Amino acid sequence: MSRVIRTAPLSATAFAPFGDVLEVAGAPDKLINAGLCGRYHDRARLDFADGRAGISIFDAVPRALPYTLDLLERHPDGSQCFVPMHGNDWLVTVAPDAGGAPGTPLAFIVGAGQAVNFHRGTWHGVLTPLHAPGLFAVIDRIGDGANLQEHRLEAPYRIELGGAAGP
Ligand SMILES: NC(=O)N[C@@H](O)C(=O)O
Ligand code: NI
Repeated sequence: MSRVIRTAPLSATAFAPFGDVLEVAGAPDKLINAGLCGRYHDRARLDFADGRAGISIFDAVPRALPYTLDLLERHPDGSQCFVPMHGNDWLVTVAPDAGGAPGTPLAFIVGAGQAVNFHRGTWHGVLTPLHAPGLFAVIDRIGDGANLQEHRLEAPYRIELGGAAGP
């Protein structure tokens, strides 16, 4: 019997130990373009050791809930940012580090208008769209080495759709 984790709506507060949530929240830091555009300035921590930032496109196969989470990974040398090129909900899973392996994961539903940036070294599940197209712009490290540590879970988790946002 798999251990069950229920998703929560993504919030910057809940995600803060793992990374940044990119979204329009509150007043813009600056109005630009003759006041016709709000700039939400410098909202993610990019971090690339011995390398540079690159932008790639991921075309990922959509998955479905309930989802079996059996692999987590992390990038010791860089942050990784996923910006959807669609307006669909998608699943993001993260976990704290527990002595060099993932601890108990958390699962979030990323909503339209949100993007996520995993901090360097954050345990996460692989990119998990829930609808087609699974298209994302990805800003992460271009450099030498694999920059990838994978951890196959001995006992997978079953990720189920949780409740809506709280009151
Ligand atoms: N390996 C790779 O480029 N993708 C993963 O890092 C991922 O987070 O999906
Ligand atoms: Ni990754």
